Amino acid sequence: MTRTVPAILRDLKARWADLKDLPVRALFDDDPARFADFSVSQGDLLADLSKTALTREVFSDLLALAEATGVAEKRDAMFAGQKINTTEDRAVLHVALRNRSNRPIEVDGADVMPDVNEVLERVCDFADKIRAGRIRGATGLPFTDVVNIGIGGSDLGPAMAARALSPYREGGPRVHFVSNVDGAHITDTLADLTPETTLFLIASKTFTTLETMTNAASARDWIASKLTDRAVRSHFAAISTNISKASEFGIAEDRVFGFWDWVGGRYSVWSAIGLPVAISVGGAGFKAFLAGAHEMDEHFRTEPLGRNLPVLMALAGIWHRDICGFATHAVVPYDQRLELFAAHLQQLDMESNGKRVTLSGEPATMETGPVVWGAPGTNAQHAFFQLLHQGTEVVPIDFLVAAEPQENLGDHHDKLIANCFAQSAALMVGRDIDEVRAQLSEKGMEPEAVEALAPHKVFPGSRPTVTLLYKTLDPRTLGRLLALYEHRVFVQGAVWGINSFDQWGVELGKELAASLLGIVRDGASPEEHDPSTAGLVAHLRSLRGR
Ligand SMILES: O=P(O)(O)OC[C@H]1O[C@H](O)[C@H](O)[C@@H](O)[C@@H]1O
Repeated sequence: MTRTVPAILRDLKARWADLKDLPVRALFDDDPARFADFSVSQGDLLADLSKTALTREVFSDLLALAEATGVAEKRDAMFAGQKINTTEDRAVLHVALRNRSNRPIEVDGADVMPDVNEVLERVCDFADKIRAGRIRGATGLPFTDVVNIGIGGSDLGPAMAARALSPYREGGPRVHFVSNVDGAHITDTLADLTPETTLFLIASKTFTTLETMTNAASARDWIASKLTDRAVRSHFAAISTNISKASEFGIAEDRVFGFWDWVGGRYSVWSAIGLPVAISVGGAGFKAFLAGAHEMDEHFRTEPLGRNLPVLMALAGIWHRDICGFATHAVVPYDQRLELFAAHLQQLDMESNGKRVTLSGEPATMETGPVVWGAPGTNAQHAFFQLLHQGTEVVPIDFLVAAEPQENLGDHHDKLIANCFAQSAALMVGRDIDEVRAQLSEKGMEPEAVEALAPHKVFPGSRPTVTLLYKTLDPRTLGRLLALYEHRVFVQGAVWGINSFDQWGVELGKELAASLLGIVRDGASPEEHDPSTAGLVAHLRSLRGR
């Protein structure tokens, strides 16, 4: 008899009750093949899930949960172009953007691939011409700097990827990212740039976003005032689904790169939104990034759930969130060039799965998306790892590390890897009080002093981590890693029965900001707002003397 979802969850909770006081280290004693059996691979990319409390029985229940919640069917519906984003009546097809096998994918009966391929070729052609100095600024100089103006999905994905792939720039222009409406962002970015050699990309799916439109207008003024009004056409390109708005802004038609409503903002780096990445690493490098993602798509689409990397990582996450009750999830790449990876995943995961109702509008019965956060190692070790080792909150962590560095610099990379492996080992193994006592006594400490200090030096251990280890961080591997996390988010949303592809939660603040602008900038009365907000407005006015 197949179990219902509540029955499977009950069984999983019973398993956790048995496992939670058992050291994870002990699971290896019972099962010598644990490392091999609890690691999953896709090519050279290996995920080690053995340093968690997951057992074979737990995995089998989690797979039953995936089956009972229709994960495979929901995945197939996404790949088939069905309108699974029901609250916006849209298909979800970022996988089409990197469908390098060109398998037809239909939306409303029409294959999207010809349009996808056409825009991709234009993007790569434009990028390569900028790199080669064949497209130049108004005064005839080649572009040395490209400034992407966008926010959210129109910023984080390309900023993360351009930074990650910086060794592949090979003489291409520098790329900069301006997102915040805080005037400090564009001011500081432009301070070091020369108008004659600067190209702006205005990236906005809607071409209406307050921050982006405000920064775009300031950038246009900068070019117009330092060069001429006519120069604007040569120094701007746009990426948007709203082609007419981009033209209204004054961007030449052949400089507007489109995409489609079936690309969610946080999934859009694979579309023309990836143009700054293509300019940075070249068209071929950008296509390698897409090809890597496509490899992961094919793995996700065709591997059985029990050997499917995104599925197993997602299920480990469900175990930690819904069964063990761990509220946050940290991502710690041992790679300085992945310094924006956690920030990108934070948007990807929290905007996708930060939902409180299911697809049918009923309150969710399981906890949904965790708080996602992180920063690169080894820096993070000297910042927040104290809490990870000894705090009262257990935080599951993903570590990412490459076997080979991009540069040949002494033993830097060996030290980096050693630290990464040391942290996951320490988090799992811990150090118990007897070991601490023995260590302190050996140093000649008095018994009383040993007893006073020992509790502070205990590491509880059994803190769950997943390590992703791969050959090197090249465009293909970055594509695979990012697609892996996208599908991990998808599978979790599918288990929770929520819509991972809308973001209504960002609307209320936007509406209130529009109304408050009238109060802050134009002096309208704040009385329609709550008393606390009205109080802040009053104090603001007294500070500004107006
Ligand atoms: O690309 P845009 O239309 O300018 O949108 C930029 C961002 O803003 C919105 O508020 C959404 O929360 C994000 O998902 C989106 O990526």
